[in-house]
Amino acid sequence: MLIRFNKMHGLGNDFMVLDLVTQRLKLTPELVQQLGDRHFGVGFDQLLVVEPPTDPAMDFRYRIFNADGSEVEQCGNGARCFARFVREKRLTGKREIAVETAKGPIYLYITEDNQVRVDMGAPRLVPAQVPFKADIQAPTYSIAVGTEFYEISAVSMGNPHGVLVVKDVEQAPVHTLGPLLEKHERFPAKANIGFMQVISRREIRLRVFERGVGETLACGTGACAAVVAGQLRGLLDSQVTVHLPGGTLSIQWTGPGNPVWMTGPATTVYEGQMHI
Ligand SMILES: N[C@@H](CCC[C@H](N)C(=O)O)C(=O)O
Repeated sequence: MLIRFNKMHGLGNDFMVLDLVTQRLKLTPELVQQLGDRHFGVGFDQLLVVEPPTDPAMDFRYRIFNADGSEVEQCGNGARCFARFVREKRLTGKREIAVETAKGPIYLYITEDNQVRVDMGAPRLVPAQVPFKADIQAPTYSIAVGTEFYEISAVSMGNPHGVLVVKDVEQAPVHTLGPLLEKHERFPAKANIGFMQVISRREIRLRVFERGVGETLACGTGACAAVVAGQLRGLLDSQVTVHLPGGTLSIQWTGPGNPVWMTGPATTVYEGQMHI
């Protein structure tokens, strides 16, 4: 079967994007892994799938698979690429797009300068909703890894995040501590782990070890989670510039119960077709 796809990225977090509105394909974890292989497949951090909505009030359904084949709830950089993709493919002419995800609706807006602004919904902070094992909700939790203890914030942006504050993000133990915290028993669904350096109340640097992928050049939900965690700790204002290895996102959050807004670019690299 010949399948059309786009290769896209949001600040270097790269995606294969599939239109399953006008095409049909049965996805299995094995097929996703095969497509995601950077040597034998297309290669990506995540596979994004555009489907018809199940709720008539929504424009599309958005599904996300990590390169390891696991289906996940949310992807922020992917959401911006999703908006660009459905317009480029003429699946919609709208500049405001309502999208159904596994953890509720998100709303995408194409700005005048062709960036995408996304209402990512309100963060979930109750430990059981992250999910994170703790008796009561707190801005940080002490978590043990071997004989060391770390102060971590636990935030769900639809998907689970742990956020640590570090002095220097360049020197942060992303590749050693990241995988240990990703699979820590206190994160029963595993988690994406962010290492945040606070530069000022309005600017941070961030690296993220993503669940099911490893370190990526940028993580949109990770940027949202870091700004939420930084505000809960009293370190950040509501409008924050987030510098990631692949570029910069603008994140806004006005506090508990309110949605997190993310603004940034989305880029198409090429269009392709392959026999599957
Ligand atoms: N790159 C993403 C997050 C993708 C999903 C994540 N790895 C997970 O397992 O939750 C983003 O930009 O948000």
